[in-house]
Amino acid sequence: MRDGKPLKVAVLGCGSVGSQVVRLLGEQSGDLAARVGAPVELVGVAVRRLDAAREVEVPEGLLTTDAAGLVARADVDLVVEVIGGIEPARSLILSALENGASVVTANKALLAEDGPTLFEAAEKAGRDLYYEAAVAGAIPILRPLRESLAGDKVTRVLGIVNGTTNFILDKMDSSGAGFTEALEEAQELGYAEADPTADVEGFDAAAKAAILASLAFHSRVTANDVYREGISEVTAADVQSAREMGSVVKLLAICELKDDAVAVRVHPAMIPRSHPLASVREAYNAVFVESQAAGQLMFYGPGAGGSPTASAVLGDLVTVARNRLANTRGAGESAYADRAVLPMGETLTRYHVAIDVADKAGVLAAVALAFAEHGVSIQTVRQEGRGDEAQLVVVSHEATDAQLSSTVEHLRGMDMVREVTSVMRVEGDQE
Ligand SMILES: NC(=O)c1ccc[n+]([C@@H]2O[C@H](COP(=O)([O-])OP(=O)(O)OC[C@H]3O[C@@H](n4cnc5c(N)ncnc54)[C@H](O)[C@@H]3O)[C@@H](O)[C@H]2O)c1
Ligand SMILES: N[C@@H](CCO)C(=O)O
Ligand code: NA
Repeated sequence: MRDGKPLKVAVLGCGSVGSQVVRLLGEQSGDLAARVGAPVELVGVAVRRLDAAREVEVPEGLLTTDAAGLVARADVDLVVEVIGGIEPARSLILSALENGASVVTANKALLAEDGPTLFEAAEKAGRDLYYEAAVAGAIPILRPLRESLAGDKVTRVLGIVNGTTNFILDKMDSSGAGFTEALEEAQELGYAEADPTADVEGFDAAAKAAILASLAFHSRVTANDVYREGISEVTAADVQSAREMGSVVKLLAICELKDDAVAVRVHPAMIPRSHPLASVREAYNAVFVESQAAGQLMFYGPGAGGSPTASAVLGDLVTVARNRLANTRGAGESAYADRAVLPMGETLTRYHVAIDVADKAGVLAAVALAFAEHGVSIQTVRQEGRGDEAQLVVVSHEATDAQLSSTVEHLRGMDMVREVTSVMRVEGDQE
């Protein structure tokens, strides 16, 4: 013990998450001290502007615009980084570690782009770097992967890890709204940012997928290794087509172990309504983990929002603070397996393809032949309508993504095919 000496905390950024971290540090100070074994004292909050409106009242004299000066203070034991983005967040975290502080961050963008630099700095400094809030907000998922499942072999992680896009797709499913209309509603409710690109185009989910895959498979996976498609091209017709199959469209993050390699991808996919992930509504997140000994596990809860995310930050803060008091640190990066990353073209998946065809004799055979020529076997074919309205809906068996996408190109070039109206991957047990 430190004879009741407080552990000193600096918080960088006082936005949605930072303000809630500051609030909880104040409101829970008695319980936090008891759980940690020493008082946890907030000694500084770095902000961009001193006079900005804030969701929390910061105690007199703690606000500063000098984040670099705050992390370099010799008396700071713990630094919480909730600024976001690459710089100055990276330099501030590196400086905090070099100056002897342990770090808690919620910054998935930085971890997915340059995690190894941070892990190596933490290792060199002999300090902790914890980041539970970076993936699926309040849901405990990183610690279960890093600690609870450390004795098992994780083979697959399948998740809905972006609240904004789940809200949009859920709206499109429940009300028949188009993408633009659903996005506007998400923005009005404050789920989507004014610039929703990172959410809608799948960058946020891809960063989280990289972090999940690194922990699950003990190998370095960065955002660049993740195949990514967002939801801006998902149409009301895709969602309707999924409904007709008893499925729902979700933006999935899929991390798989294939022999010794890993495959990591983020894209919209149709999943059966009976799949546990299909019932994840609104802005909620869920992560489904499959491992050799444990079998299937599911983690569910609020994946975003200031207060839920602050819960995960505070959980890390307590652990890191306890480690400081005990003069120890938690497990560092585990990347010993050093696995190759499989290109998307070699990844096995299934496609749902809706084709607008001329209702002529031989169409079905010609379409079936196109699939066969690319080595893709068909699971089901459905014809809807007649004459000018005729649509063929084909669901394939598993094939490589390269085989499936060349089948679609082939279909697009056929005389009998007027238009390929919907192409979407299919996940879940439908075979
Ligand atoms: N909001 C969520 O639901 C959520 C969930 C999980 C993770 N996160 C992550 O948490 C982090 C923070 O997110 P947020 O939603 O609170 O963002 P935010 O934009 O609300 O807050 C960030 C704050 O940092 C401040 N800031 C920017 N540069 C600064 C600097 N140089 N010095 C001091 N302050 C500076 C900004 O003024 C802003 O107030 C991000 O990494 C984000 O990805 C957020
Ligand atoms: N923008 C993210 C916040 C949580 O990381 C989401 O919608 O899930
Ligand atoms: Na989490």
